[in-house]
Amino acid sequence: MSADTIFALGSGQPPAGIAVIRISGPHAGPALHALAGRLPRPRHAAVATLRHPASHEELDRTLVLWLPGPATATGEDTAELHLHGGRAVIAAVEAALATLPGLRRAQPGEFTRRAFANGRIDLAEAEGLADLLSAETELQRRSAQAMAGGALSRAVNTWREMLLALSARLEATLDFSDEDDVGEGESALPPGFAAGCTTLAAQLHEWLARPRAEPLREGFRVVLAGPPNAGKSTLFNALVEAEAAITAAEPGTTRDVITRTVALDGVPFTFVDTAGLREEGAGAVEAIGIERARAEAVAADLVLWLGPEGQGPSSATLWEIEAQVDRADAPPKAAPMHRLSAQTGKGLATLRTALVTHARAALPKPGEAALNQRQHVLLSDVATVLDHAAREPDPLLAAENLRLARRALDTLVGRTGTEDMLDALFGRFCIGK
Ligand SMILES: Nc1nc2c(c(=O)[nH]1)N(C=O)[C@@H](CNc1ccc(C(=O)N[C@@H](CCC(=O)O)C(=O)O)cc1)CN2
Repeated sequence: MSADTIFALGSGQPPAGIAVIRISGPHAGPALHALAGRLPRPRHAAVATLRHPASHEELDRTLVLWLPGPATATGEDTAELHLHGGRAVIAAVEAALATLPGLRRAQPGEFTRRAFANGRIDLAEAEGLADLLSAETELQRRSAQAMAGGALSRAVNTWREMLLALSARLEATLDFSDEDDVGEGESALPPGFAAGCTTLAAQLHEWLARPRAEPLREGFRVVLAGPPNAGKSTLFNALVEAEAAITAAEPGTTRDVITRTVALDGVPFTFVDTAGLREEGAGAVEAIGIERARAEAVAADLVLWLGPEGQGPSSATLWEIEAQVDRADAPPKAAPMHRLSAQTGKGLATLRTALVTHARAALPKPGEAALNQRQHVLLSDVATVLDHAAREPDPLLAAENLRLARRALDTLVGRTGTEDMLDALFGRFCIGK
């Protein structure tokens, strides 16, 4: 338990209808008492007049909650002030809280970090929570909810128990191996040991084979490519502008690249337009378009190729698009996946539907927890050492493999780990979470 008591605005940017200030730590009760003049009945909403503890000036007349630990989100004593959401109200209450002994403003993610430190959530659940807070589409929300709700954590606990059982049986045979009763050509391993490792590894491989968290978090990446005047930007605008509700336009890190993240039918997409090619000479232009496309295709989940048929980059899934069917001078394609005119809208709805269907198949299913890079690396390590253990004739080496596997599982859920990694994760949260 931390000695400091922290407080922060947990609700959104003011001004707002209501602003929730959360206070967590051993001084949460005394702080609420100092402002409200009493401690309300635990876990029951109460109306109170909050006053400055020194001047007794009225700060707000509002709803408060007293939530004694450890059955709270952070595991600590918690108080909540549900204020009128004006900036000055919040500032006055925060200033009053800051005068109280043992209280200080929280750092980003500090409430969640305490929940983790107090064993209320594990690391995989905290990662799920971070994704839940940044979720902007239904698909993102449901997958993050599964992770935050412990889908991976429960699996890890099961695997950990299976590992411990395998280790225990192995250690038992090791204890007896002194007696030298293992005959020539006879395995020193307990019966069914290899099969046990293989069964466990199979469960890990099933998780490892699932679609990953990153394309879900960042949006299924669709790159529009082809030479200038092929209709890329018109198509890009048609695809992103119709669904501008959650767009976040970012100037690309690469020169001349525009990316925009949108949701189509609840599925997150990042569309990439390789726009703004500077035309230097007629012959070179096509080559530039193709070169740009090659570079972008490496990171793409799908390339929409608007250039000459069969000349698109080969490194990604690619759909041949004939994009300017309204124009008489546009070169036709013999066998395009889609024929459309972003200008007139012809063929656009069909393309959108096809994109959504295609991305859905490549992204985690609704409500399916997906592994992020860190989790994937660690689970791969576990699967690898288990594959080794299954083939290992020497019980001592097999036991060491199982220990390595257990250590990686512990790191996965944060039973062991480095401060750096925790700093990086909890730094992703906003203040007040
Ligand atoms: N006002 C408010 N809303 C909020 C939060 C909050 O802290 N305050 N949350 C902030 O995270 C989230 C809800 N998370 C929570 C997680 C656990 C417990 C909790 O007290 N759990 C106890 C008791 C459960 C019970 O009474 O049934 C437990 O699990 O033992 C509360 C909130 C979202 N909404």
